[in-house]
Amino acid sequence: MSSAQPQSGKEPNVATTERVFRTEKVTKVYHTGSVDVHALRGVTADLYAGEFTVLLGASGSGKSTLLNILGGLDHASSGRVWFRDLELTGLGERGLTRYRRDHVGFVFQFYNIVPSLTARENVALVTEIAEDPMTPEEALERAGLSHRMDHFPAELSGGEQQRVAIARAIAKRPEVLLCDEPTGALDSMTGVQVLEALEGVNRELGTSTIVITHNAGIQAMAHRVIRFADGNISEVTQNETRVSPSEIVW
Ligand SMILES: Nc1ncnc2c1ncn2[C@@H]1O[C@H](COP(=O)(O)OP(=O)(O)OP(=O)(O)O)[C@@H](O)[C@H]1O
Repeated sequence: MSSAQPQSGKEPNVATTERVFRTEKVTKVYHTGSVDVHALRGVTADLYAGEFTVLLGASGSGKSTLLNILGGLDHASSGRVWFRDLELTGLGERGLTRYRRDHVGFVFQFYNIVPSLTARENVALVTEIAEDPMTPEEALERAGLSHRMDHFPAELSGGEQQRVAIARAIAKRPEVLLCDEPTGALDSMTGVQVLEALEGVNRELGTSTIVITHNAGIQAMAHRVIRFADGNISEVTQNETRVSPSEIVW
């Protein structure tokens, strides 16, 4: 498991070999009216347990489509997808719902937290129904928000609201954390705090973390970087060293 701690300066990357996801020739075609959109054109990929993986690529290249299929939010049109030994492409809706509930945390660009509930109450929505959750307090602390637990979303900055969303996503101790543009709506300072929260979760809990971003600077904190072009993977690279979020050039 990777546990290099990029606190300051460059830290060596530690390779892992245990796969958390595997995809084989995955395609996704959206039928919209008379037009077929080929969002994925045969993606074969390995994603590794415990890693912080960054997905980069032009708008429309298929990143979100793949993330949604990995997260059990959408179905592939063809090909196969495994989460460890569980073949997601063999599951029906009920199986996918159970898979998402048991194993996956999601963080999206817009935080989707409940405005009428405090940070603590937003996280408690999850901890009340999860099987072996951490307390809302622990989740918020891990997201760097212990000083704002009883604030309402309107009293929090965008970065703080996103960290409530991160606390909510990690509270059930998911094995994977899937993040679609988690800093897309944030300026550099609050964005860095969100990345620090994600990096801490990945390092301390070993949560396999996959982050889609348009900010190429963020790739420097990844163990592995997967580039997309035209519905396929164009390049996979491993960083020899990783930098801390505070050193990312925005
Ligand atoms: N629900 C949908 N119905 C029809 N077409 C879709 C749908 N979702 C995505 N697409 C199309 O599939 C292609 C891939 O989209 P996707 O969102 O996966 O790309 P992306 O790389 O994540 O882009 P972005 O960086 O802009 O989010 C695009 O052409 C997009 O317009």
